[in-house]
Amino acid sequence: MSIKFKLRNRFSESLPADLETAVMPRQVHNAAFSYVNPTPVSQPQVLAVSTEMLTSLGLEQQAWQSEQFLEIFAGNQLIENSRPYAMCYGGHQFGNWAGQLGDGRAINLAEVVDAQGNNQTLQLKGAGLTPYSRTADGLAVLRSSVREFLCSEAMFHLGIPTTRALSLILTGEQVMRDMFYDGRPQLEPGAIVCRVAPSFVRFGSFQIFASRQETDNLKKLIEHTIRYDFPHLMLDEEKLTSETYEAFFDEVCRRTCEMIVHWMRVGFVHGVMNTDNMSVLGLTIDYGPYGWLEGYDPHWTPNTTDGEGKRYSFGNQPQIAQWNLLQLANTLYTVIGTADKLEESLQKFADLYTHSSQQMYADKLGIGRHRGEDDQKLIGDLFACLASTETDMTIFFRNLTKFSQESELATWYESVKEAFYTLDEINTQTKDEFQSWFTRYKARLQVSELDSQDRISLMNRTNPKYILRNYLAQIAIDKAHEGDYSEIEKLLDIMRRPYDEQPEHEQYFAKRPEWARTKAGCSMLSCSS
Ligand SMILES: Nc1ncnc2c1ncn2[C@@H]1O[C@H](COP(=O)(O)OP(=O)(O)OP(=O)(O)O)[C@@H](O)[C@H]1O
Ligand SMILES: [Mg+2]
Repeated sequence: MSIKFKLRNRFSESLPADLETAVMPRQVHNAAFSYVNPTPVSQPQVLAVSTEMLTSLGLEQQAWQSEQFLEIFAGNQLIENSRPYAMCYGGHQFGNWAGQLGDGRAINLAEVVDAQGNNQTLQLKGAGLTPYSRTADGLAVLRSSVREFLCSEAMFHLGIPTTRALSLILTGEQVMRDMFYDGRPQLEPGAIVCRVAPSFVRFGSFQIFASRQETDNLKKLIEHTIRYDFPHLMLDEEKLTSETYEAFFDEVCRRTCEMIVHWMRVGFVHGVMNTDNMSVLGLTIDYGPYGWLEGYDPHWTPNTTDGEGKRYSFGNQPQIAQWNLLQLANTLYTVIGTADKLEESLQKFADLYTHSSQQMYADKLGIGRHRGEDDQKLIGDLFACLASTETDMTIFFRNLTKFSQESELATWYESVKEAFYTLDEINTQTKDEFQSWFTRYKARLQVSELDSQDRISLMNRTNPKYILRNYLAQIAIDKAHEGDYSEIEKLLDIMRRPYDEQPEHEQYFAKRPEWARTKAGCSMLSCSS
């Protein structure tokens, strides 16, 4: 059995390559990417693979057990006839233009044709130095790689657009990290995730060209992206017009909006929504200091680097996405020359977000079609209640099906009480507000067009039972540090069916335990990874 792919190097063949080949960190002008090979590692070991990704890439289920798989996805051996490369991009970090960033530790192994005939790029994250590594080492550690691997697949199974993960490999190397930037660096095990996506082009990939007035390159990248990733927008095979560019931006806005509505639905906080971490395909990309809401709090961010400003907190995500889209619009404006349509698309983003999120919340409540202002208030008031006492968002919504239009009002507490972190507080201060909310909810359910069965089924498709809770990932990481990788496999398996009841895994449907409230890696994450 050998690992063979059909290669189709669209990106590297149609865009300009860096003429210099030195790996040394530097500014790379007039190029969309630099050829660079992964750095070999000493003692690689496969810790986990996504069997779905094996299938979708046309590999056999046992393929991961081969020496060749290990060597390729650890970066020790190249895929036959391939020429790996790192991509050049820039970005706005925390609202400020940061200049050239680029794949400082990601290396695209190859563009391949998958089992369905679609293009996929295979990319190693943590595979060594590239010309974009700046002052860093090009590596990734086990803890961050476990988080990236598991969350990519968990998001996919939740039905959320995302880059995927094929494999998680321990490199055998030790990597120095100052996890909390407190001057106490430690050696940690190194690891590499193989990510997969139709394209890894980011908003920042366009921005870098505009910032350098490399207009021809900017046009080439836009046209490449439209031709291969948005082919339905190509009306004329040969010539792309400003209208096509505008339609392209409009679609990026729409896809980004869709992604954010999903994040808000499941309580996902990306944590570092810089424009270099925004995929032009509207995929969730860069699983760094992300987190999952436990106690519902729109101001929460897991990213300690963002602790003060809370720019990337849960509730800010829609508005930050729009700000990022504005930066992309500014870039496209340099080749379109008029702003009207771009502005229109940005406004449409806001309208679409309002409209789609309203219906998404209505689905979470199982009330049927969103009926305007009254429903708006019902939803808003519920979130005010949830925020008034520490309430686990996932458990609350999942258990809300236990309360129906036929329920006695007083039973509301029994239905959802498992979601409350502090029962005393809810008894004394907040119960009345919840009770009056449930009175209105019951009345609303009575006039819904959904019958009980449809309602429950809709709610269970909208409100996941199992999410990759921060502390669950951390337990898997702690075990992995002791050489036990079984919990990674277990979580991967549970997260395959996040909307299903899995009675044997009921303990994974549980509030964050007290020990995890302040533990590093659970509620607080840095960008050190
Ligand atoms: N250990 C590292 N070595 C080299 N470059 C790094 C390292 N960590 C981050 N970078 C670079 O710093 C910039 C910002 O990092 P960020 O945390 O957004 O990305 P990342 O986690 O490395 O990767 P990605 O966005 O590809 O998932 C990127 O250019 C990234 O490649
Ligand atoms: Mg990044």
